[in-house]
Amino acid sequence: MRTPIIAGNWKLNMNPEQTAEFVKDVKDQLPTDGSVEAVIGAPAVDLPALLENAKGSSLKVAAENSYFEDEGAFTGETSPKVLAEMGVDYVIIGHSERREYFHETDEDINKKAHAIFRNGITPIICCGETLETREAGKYQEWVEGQVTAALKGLTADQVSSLVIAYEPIWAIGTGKTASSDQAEEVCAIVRATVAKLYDQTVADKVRIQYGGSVKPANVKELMSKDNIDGGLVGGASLVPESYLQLVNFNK
Ligand SMILES: O=C[C@H](O)COP(=O)(O)O
Repeated sequence: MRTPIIAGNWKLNMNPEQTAEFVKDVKDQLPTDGSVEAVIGAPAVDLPALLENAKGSSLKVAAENSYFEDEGAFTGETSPKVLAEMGVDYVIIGHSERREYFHETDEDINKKAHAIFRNGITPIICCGETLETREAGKYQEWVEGQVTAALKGLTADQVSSLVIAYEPIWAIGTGKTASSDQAEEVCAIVRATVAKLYDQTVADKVRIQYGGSVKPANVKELMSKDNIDGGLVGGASLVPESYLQLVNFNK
């Protein structure tokens, strides 16, 4: 009942020309039967090229970040209102790179989630623990805490429609994938947290992605797990062939 969602996260890679080329390469080979939702998250400067070239295809577009105010004196920020006007479908928030390098707090992420919904877009909210937290055996409560903070004040309908990405930081860009059992264990904790905060109906609707060295070789195994509804993919989403294999994992 939950439509799988595979989202690329290009991070600070690709320019508008490369973006246009990429979309031209993949647009006719994306799933069209509604069995998988294919998304690309791109830097803000690439979004016009992504949106323009994705027209007429099933590709959905994500921004990699947005601010929690719609407008005003906030030099360098990206307005969720303008993203909505442009036709962006999703905004990735709370990525571990934003938390670590740009000092984003749980409170910022929660404010961003509210701002994104206020503008009619859907957030993809990231969570995940460091290696240190995992080795200390504290990852369950860590992730539960991040999810609880990010969802504060959101309605049941909003939470039913959003996406949560579990990305263990030790598996990002390291080639070290969490085993499918490790990924499933934490995705199940995320779902149980939503059930505790809302109810089982909401928890059954929320889509949960795993992210961290997802690639064509491991996507099927990960996607076979009960609580994993998709992937948030960095490196392997930058090459058209591998992106296509990921979004067509069920073929
Ligand atoms: O958002 C995507 C993640 O940070 C994973 O990146 P990766 O697939 O390169 O490990």
